[in-house]
Amino acid sequence: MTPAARVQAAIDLVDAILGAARGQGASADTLARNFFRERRYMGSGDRRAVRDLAWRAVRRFGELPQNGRAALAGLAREDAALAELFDGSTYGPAALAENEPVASGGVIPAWIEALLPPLFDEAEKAALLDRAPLDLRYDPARTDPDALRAIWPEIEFSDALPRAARLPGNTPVDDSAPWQAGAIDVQDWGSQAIVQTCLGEQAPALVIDLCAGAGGKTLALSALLPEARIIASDTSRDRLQAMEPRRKRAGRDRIEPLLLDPKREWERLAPFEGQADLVLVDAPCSGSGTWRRNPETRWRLTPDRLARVAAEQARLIEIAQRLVRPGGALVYAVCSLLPDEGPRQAERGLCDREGWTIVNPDMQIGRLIGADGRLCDASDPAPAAGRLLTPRHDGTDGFFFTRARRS
Ligand SMILES: C[S@@+](CC[C@H](N)C(=O)[O-])C[C@H]1O[C@@H](n2cnc3c(N)ncnc32)[C@H](O)[C@@H]1O
Repeated sequence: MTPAARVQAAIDLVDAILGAARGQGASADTLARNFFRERRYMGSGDRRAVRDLAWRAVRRFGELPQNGRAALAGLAREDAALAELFDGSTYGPAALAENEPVASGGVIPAWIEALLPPLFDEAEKAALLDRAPLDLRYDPARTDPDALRAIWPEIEFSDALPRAARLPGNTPVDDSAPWQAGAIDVQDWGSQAIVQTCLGEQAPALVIDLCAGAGGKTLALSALLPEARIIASDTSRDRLQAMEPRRKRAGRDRIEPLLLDPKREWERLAPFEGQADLVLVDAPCSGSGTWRRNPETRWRLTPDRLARVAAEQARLIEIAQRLVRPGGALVYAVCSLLPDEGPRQAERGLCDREGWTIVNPDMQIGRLIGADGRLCDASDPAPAAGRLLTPRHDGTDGFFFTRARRS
């Protein structure tokens, strides 16, 4: 393909991503897979170039561009070499016209930017759309840093998290021996910090991972607490089924999947009322902390959806509270940076609720914030609502999490 033809292909791919964002259709990753499957004539270099260009456009503009061409034209305004490829050649895009629509503005939709906590300066905002590295969690019973370094000399290890390793984004790991042996799993360091927060002074015997999904945190919990019985519940049959091969590969047979009926979760959870030593609520959320991986999701969020998801989070905290035994703990987490989903949920559900106390374990990662999203320091009279991780400060996806104890 000519460089100009690659630009036209990127325009077509961005058009597909925009269409899906407007209609709540398939994810950008799925669309890209289908797009390239239907264009077998593209070589691997072409595919990489087209994907990179399309993703550059998706990352660059916070407000939904009018169409793919407007998005790429917006990039071309800032990149003279790209502008030259709008040359009207056979498979390339038509020359840019003076009055055609061109995407502009910042990287974050204005209405979401207004909701970000006060600590978000320009550098923090820009980092939300950076490219993410490939984070791994390794199982020390099956491998160690030296063995991993022998395969990937560029691998880094975290000082704050005991089993966390990092490779450059897009490093293929699926065919590697540690992967085949179940010795590594892909997991953002932020998710690993949440799992670390689940560990209290005593090892819990009964753990309920209320929103277990495909089991990312369930498996990490099970690796740290091999003796614990872990109930992995979720309302999505597909996600729970996706956990099965991962659970088998890691050899975790103390995990019990439990499919819940949406809005009638209690029917299946009632037998555990007041029994759990630990309940993890890794709640459904806006995903505003994961734009590095799914930048198009910021075009899908609306004030209505945000309000609905926040109401669901509050409801899930209440369900979780009924499951925790006296003296047990609840960990609440969201991959969101918005106070309505994080610290305000913690304040309403856990700080202001009799019989519950927030206890934020010391960690070398993240920052403690109050209910209003402001950073807390030692002189603060009010207790912190929880811990915030950000791509800029912590090199992780954005997360809020907190741990509360039931008296
Ligand atoms: C952030 S994801 C969980 C990710 C998962 N814990 C992990 O580490 O991979 C949120 C999950 O909540 C589930 N969910 C949504 N509503 C729920 C409900 N009412 N009860 C239980 N799970 C629910 C979704 O299906 C989704 O899998």
